[in-house]
Amino acid sequence: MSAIARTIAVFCGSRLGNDPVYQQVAEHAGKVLAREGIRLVYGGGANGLMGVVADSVIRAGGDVTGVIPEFLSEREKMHECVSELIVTTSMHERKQIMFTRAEAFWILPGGFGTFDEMMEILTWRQLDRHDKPIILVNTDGWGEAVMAMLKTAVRQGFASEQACALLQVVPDVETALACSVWREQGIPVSVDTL
Ligand SMILES: Nc1ncnc2c1ncn2[C@@H]1O[C@H](COP(=O)(O)O)[C@@H](O)[C@H]1O
Repeated sequence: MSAIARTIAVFCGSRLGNDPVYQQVAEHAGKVLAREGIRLVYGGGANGLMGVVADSVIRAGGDVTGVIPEFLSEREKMHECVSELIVTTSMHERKQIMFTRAEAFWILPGGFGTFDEMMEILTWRQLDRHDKPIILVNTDGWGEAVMAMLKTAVRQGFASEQACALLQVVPDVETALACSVWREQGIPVSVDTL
């Protein structure tokens, strides 16, 4: 059986970026999640686009789980107003909790940390560790630049076309929602194999 995911992880920047369009997309993503009754799982910070998405969900009356390593609580300003805050001992624990809880992943613009999170979840899917949707909301060409890198790897014989297609690039949040279809009987995954 398949349905729209009930919990979605959003990966995005711990900075705001230099164009208001990034904040607008993050704000809209939060509103859509709250409107649809979908729980947000994210990195637990109050800064940057991460904070914008979380604030937007909270303002619209939705549920938010923040997952943040203790060592980042100052640097990324741990969010105090989320419905659930999980403080982990490491980045790896944070990623595993976010991975386990989420039924789909949305990627919004961000920096190197966002690239890391996106590539890890994509490569776990490439290795058949899960079959959850991974959706990049293309904003101001951010998604095209990512796709150019992945397609270069395909063109140079380092990755398959099929692996490249595991990342869905969509123009807006509404399309991301429509693509966030979760199969209840997906690949059973033990985090011990990640
Ligand atoms: N190496 C990393 N692995 C996982 N997550 C990371 C890593 N480095 C940073 N992060 C987190 O990603 C988000 C977004 O970071 P940006 O660099 O602003 O895109 C943030 O919570 C980092 O802690």
